[in-house]
Amino acid sequence: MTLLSTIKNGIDLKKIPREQLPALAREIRERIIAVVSKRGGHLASSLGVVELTLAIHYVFDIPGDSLVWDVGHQAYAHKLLTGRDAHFDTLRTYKGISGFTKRSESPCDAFTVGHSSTSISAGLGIAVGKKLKKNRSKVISVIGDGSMTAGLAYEGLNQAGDSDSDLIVILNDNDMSISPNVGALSSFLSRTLSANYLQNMKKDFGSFLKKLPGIGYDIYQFAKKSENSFKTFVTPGMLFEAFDFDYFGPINGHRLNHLIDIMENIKMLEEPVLLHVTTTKGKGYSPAEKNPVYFHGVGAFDVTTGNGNSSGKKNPVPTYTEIFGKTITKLAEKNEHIVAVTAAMPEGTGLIGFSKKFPDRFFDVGIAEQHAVTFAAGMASQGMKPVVAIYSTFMQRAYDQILHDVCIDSHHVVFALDRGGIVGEDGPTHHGLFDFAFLRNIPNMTIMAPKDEQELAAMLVAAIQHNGPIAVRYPRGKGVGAVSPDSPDYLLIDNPIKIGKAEIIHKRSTTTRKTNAEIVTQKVTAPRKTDTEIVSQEVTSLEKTSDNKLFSNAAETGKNILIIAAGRTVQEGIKAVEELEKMGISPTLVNARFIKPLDAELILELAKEIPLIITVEEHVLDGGFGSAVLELLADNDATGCRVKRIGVKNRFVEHGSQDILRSEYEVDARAIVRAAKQLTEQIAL
Ligand SMILES: Cc1ncc(C[n+]2csc(CCOP(=O)(O)OP(=O)(O)O)c2C)c(N)n1
Ligand SMILES: CC(=O)[C@@H](O)[C@H](O)COP(=O)(O)O
Ligand SMILES: [Mg+2]
Repeated sequence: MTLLSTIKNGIDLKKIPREQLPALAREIRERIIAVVSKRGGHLASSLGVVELTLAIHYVFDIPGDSLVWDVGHQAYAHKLLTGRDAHFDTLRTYKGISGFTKRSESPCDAFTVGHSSTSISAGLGIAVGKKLKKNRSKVISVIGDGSMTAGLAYEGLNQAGDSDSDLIVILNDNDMSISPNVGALSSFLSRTLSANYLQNMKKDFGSFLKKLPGIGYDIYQFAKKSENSFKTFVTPGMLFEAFDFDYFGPINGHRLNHLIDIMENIKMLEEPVLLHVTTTKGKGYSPAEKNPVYFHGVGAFDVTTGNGNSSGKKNPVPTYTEIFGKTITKLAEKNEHIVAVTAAMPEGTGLIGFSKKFPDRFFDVGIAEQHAVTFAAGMASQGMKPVVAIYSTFMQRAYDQILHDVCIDSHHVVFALDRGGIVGEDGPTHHGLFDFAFLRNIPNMTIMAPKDEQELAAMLVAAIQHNGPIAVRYPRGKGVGAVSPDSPDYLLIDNPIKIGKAEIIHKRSTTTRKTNAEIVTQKVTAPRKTDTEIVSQEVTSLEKTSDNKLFSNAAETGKNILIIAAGRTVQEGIKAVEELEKMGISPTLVNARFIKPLDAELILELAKEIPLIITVEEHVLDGGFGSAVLELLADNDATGCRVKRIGVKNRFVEHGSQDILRSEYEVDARAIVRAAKQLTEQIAL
């Protein structure tokens, strides 16, 4: 029997003598490594906070006291200590344990998170809510040093420090974001105040003070006398004390006894407190300690070697991300105005190669998406061609900056929206399912979505040639094998994408027209809509005169379907075409290419000929690509059409594998086939 198996909650944990906690920490690490090596997940961050998590649950009474994790990707130990050990093997699987904290999963998850830097604001809100309800329980927000590079964190600190809220903020400082942390704050936080550094600082500071007329000498005397306050004065505490927090630290975040003792003391205070702990990302698993970047978000791996299961195999099909990175780097070789901006995700966005080749034209701004966009607009105003590579979901943060700082003046900024559509295991906080909607309503914006990785390269060429705001949205994961990044010509775009132009991928087989005299008798059985009785209906359609043309066309077009797909769903369309033709249905498949501006001319022309239309997108239906097509048809009085939209019905998509989710949320080829059958059966009635 393991110690962990005896723990269902904090009460069970508190029964364990302190001296056994290191053993429990070992068990927790083993459990996390075992499950993540199979399921994948955020290993390094979770391993780094095992002792911190134990100390928090040992000292505080969770869920009575509220614990808010920032991002929530480091909360695996928290989940194991709060009754989820038995199900932990389902981590990040469909209908299994989420990879982030989630209120609906446990009362111990005080806040649903996934996007960074929300924990202080949420924690403050919880603290104020408790206070107003005379609830004196504690609130603890745990935030990483990377998450402290987002402005939102300071908005929370600013209000918290000014309120007498009973909020404890624990800064988990491992000097790492996903990659090594960036920005002035990072160097400030991680500055090691060596003795001689302090000595010199004191000397310089002292001589500076003495020169100040009048007051300077007194401060010097004061500073000289209180050595401690001098140290505190120049340590990171200075930053947080400026926000009126009581600052404690930095202390070693792996020394359990020390952590517990200091938390017991802090628990007695009733004002904003910041505890600064330093930890090692990946602690306790040497491959992760050595390479915390790789083990930040990792796929399945071999525990003994740390090698990913797919490592070593030459991956013939590149990811969209790899094609983006290679293409933009190649384009930048020929165009010195191209600059690249990432918000703390150089690896995830594929910009490492660019950063090595063009270090002066590469900018990692930290977890600061809003700043990234306005910073890019500033560069664009000077004639640079910024490419802002931010995951679709994180770009949601910068909506106003896109509208206000880029689009009003129509600055030429290229938005590379990676992880567009269903991303899979990261779940509802990470799917990129809203970007068509939040972008297409902005004047001057152009939105493209490639059918495959080769077209992504072509679209990037068009985006750089374009003049004005333009977004290319592409999915997480591998391409379809349309191109190998090693093939020299994958960038020689023989058919450059023309802005606003779609592409017919598959034309319906032209059936011989029925002669006018021909009588077509169809026996149709269709379930009545109102009651379950099956009604068989004999339909006699007669081609008599041109005024029956529509009807006879209807009979003929009853078998013709127009499928207009956006982005990777074109691949679903290609699969559906094959299926439909076996069923005697004649589909025409269009690759929309543009969400905005739509290829109005082509769509309207085809809609006249084929009034049964299916739009397809990996996006919520409200306000997405299908909505844009409906608006186009309505605005052009194409009222004779029947349209079915394939997309995510307006709800959040849970976590799970991409394939399972695409099927469960009906954005796959089978959904297209179902819609086509419905349309052709309806028309036959
Ligand atoms: C708004 C937002 N942008 C980007 C991310 C992607 N992201 C997830 S964790 C992370 C780094 C967080 O670093 P830190 O807070 O130091 O946590 P650690 O992993 O070091 O424990 C980033 C950039 C995110 N979750 N939310
Ligand atoms: C926790 C977080 O937000 C990131 O680590 C994110 O999970 C990365 O996603 P990808 O794995 O798609 O790069
Ligand atoms: Mg960190």
